[in-house]
Amino acid sequence: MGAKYVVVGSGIIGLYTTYCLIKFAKISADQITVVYEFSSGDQSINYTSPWAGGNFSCISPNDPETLRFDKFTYTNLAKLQEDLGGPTCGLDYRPSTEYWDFIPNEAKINSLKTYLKDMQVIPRSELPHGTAYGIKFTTWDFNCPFFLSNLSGYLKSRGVTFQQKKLTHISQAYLTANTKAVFNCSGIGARTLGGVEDIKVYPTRGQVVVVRAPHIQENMMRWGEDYATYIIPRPYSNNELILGGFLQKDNWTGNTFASETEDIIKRTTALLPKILDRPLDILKVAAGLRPSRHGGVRIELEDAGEDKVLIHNYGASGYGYQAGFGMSFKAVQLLVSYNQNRVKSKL
Ligand SMILES: Cc1cc2nc3c(=O)[nH]c(=O)nc-3n(C[C@H](O)[C@H](O)[C@H](O)COP(=O)(O)OP(=O)(O)OC[C@H]3O[C@@H](n4cnc5c(N)ncnc54)[C@H](O)[C@@H]3O)c2cc1C
Repeated sequence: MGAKYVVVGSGIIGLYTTYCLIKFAKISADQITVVYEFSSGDQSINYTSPWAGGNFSCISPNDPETLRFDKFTYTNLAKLQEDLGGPTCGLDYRPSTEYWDFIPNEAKINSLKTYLKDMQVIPRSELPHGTAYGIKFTTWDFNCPFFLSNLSGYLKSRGVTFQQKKLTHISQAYLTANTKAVFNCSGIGARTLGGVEDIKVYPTRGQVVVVRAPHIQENMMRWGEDYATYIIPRPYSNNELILGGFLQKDNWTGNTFASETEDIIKRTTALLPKILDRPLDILKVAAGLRPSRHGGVRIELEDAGEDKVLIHNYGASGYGYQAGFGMSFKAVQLLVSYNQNRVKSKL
């Protein structure tokens, strides 16, 4: 079994990290083991990735590093899509419109202008009542559960080992004496996993309503000061449309609430009335915990002694799909630089 490189976590961050190890660091897939409590096909409130909408939007923070993670992800997803066999892997382009009740951060808009396909600022006269700014562009949409299944299937087909095992301490991830690097992609689990126990990690709970709506093939988002309303079509999903949502800090419940479902339907159908051109066909209501972190994501290398390293990559909050590829590229670069410096210091 290949355990020279161990990735803890089989959510989108663990899978992006594994892909980056193979693609960019040129690590042989048979030297990598992904260790996880939950993976594609499993459902738990402690496993966030299947519950995401998910798309690329303006939800992420505006600091320069996150802007770079977003840009890297947006511009590199086409290669990943190709490796997974094209759009039917559950990742495809769709049109998107985003509105704000306030003027959004200028650095963010300027950054988006450098790479988003078909980006247009909506003239003020065309903005819906109560909004102050709007853009249109072509975005990436993920059919999250299906995409996770296809990405993990691709990694397995390349020779990556997947091992189901709940860790109580990060030291257990050094599976053999030969394990050189562990990537900690444990999401919300980073708060309780022994040896990590990061108290800066907290949940931002969301609830979504999944409806069948073949007539809606576009995204629409509205950002308020204290709310977010969004509509996300899931590509190659038998016409699932995600209606959301909520951003509830420090709320740990996986329960769902009828009052929140009602509120989501009210807000999303006001934003895009044509949802109601067909009777509302509700398939499911679900809740998920975004793995947020005070101070932002943690992408950091720790020396674990005896030529071993621990590289953290977690805290992606509500933007793991849209920024996580860039985050994972950085995490893998930390390993590449560490190895290069070690070689130099031995010369
Ligand atoms: C309602 C909702 C909507 C969202 N919409 C979007 C969107 O549109 N776009 C977007 O980019 N993002 C979206 N997100 C955010 C996105 O889902 C997260 O950022 C992402 O899933 C985080 O991935 P992760 O791999 O860090 O965590 P997870 O998916 O939770 O994976 C963590 C992994 O670590 C493993 N693990 C943890 N602890 C242990 C342990 N002790 N032992 C072994 N294994 C362990 C788990 O089993 C799991 O495999 C949304 C989230 C929610 C809830």
